[in-house]
Amino acid sequence: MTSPRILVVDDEADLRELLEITLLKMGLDVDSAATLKQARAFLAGTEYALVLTDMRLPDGLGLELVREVTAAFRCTPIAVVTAYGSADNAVVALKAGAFDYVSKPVVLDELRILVRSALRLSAPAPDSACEPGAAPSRLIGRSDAMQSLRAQIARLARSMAPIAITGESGSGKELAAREIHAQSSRAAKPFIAVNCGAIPEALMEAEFFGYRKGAFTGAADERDGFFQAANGGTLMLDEVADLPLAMQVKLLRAIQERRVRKIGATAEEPVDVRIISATHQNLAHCVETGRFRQDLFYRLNVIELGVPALRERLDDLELLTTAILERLAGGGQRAGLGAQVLETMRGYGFPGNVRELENVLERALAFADGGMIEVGDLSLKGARAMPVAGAPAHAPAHSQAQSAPAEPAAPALAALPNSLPDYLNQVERDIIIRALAQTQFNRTQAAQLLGISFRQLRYQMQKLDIHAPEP
Ligand SMILES: Nc1ncnc2c1ncn2[C@@H]1O[C@H](COP(=O)(O)OP(=O)(O)OP(=O)(O)O)[C@@H](O)[C@H]1O
Repeated sequence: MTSPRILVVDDEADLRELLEITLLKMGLDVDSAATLKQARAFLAGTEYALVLTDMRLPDGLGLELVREVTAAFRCTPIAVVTAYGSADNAVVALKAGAFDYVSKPVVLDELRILVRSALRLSAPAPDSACEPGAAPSRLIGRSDAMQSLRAQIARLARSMAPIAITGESGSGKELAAREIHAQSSRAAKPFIAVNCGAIPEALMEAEFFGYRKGAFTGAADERDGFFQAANGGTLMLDEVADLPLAMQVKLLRAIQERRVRKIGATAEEPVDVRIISATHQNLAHCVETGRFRQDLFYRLNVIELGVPALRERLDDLELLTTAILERLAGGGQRAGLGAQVLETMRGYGFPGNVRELENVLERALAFADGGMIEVGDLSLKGARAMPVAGAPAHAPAHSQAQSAPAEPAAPALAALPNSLPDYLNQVERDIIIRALAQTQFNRTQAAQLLGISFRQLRYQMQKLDIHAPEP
């Protein structure tokens, strides 16, 4: 069996030799080139498992080679060797399609990690993972938007470049990140997702970088942080815009240096982690307003991946609905859909995207009679019936209070409710009580009046703590 062959491109004889010896010791075959011209000649005649190139060469930039290899030899990963401290070069190379980079002076352990990772990528996969879209995906949908997303994911899975995923809440950002990890050479290692907005600021450093025993009161044992836990794998920084500025500085350092120091430790430890960040906020705007560091933004945003909102891919609604109902049936008989259900859902904006669709269907299933979901079971009315802020139909608060005493006054534009869920519950509660009062607490008639099923009304009454008056 022949060993994988690596092409090393560097004009510095010493460094070239060091790289060659390291690779040969790893049991690999090596060709060496000192110029772009020589490298092109080698590439024309041989298939390589990895190309490793310096950025500055006598007859041009390593970046040119990155572009050429990425375009012409899709299955050959190419990595660059960047000068010490030139983080910008690394980002430019990653953007151009480089799989990864090592900084000078080359730390051999880091080089070995990079090479092993590249070899896993170039090993022939049964389904030819080099071809975009070839790998099976957990992202459901056949719309153009979804097909394009899957193709991008297949391509991005083949690199170490940090990815910033944008998209509305519930649209599938985390699922996309998991998919990138699952299709990458890191799939066998952990995928760790961290909600940056959910960690108290005082605990952040300990959570991200870990701590040594006795580092602070309560540190009874040594503990790893997210970086160590994700070593060899992928760390997803969800809601990254919520990171406090002080933590942004530390994170930037960890990402740039690929090293972290536990609280209480004297030495740093190397970490091999691919970073994927996600936010539903506009990060560029956060930079403009000073809430997010420009340098970290630049570092995280090497490649942007946009996940479309559900309303932008309504063609996928039926497939998604079927898959969700299948899952909810847990192997049993999947619930059916009434005639107008899909049409009604298509007309709804789904501001909460696929997560909201999951919730809507789960709730509808609880109300559905005989395993058949009807329009009345969907509970989409809240969104349809809610007055749009600023709409001309708004009556002044005082006249509304007079004409409909049971209904809470719509908050004036300046006075938004402190809690939207509480406010909506109150609106819903009052409307149900009015319907019940109008029908002398006949729940069947009240449900008809409100265009919902009997079971749905019963459920809402339980949830909102509405009881029939004592006889
Ligand atoms: N294309 C899809 N196919 C199947 N399920 C999906 C798809 N997109 C999203 N989902 C499901 O929708 C739910 C929400 O997805 P996910 O958590 O990835 O969204 P998110 O954008 O990360 O949300 P948030 O912004 O709130 O963190 C999950 O249960 C996920 O499995």
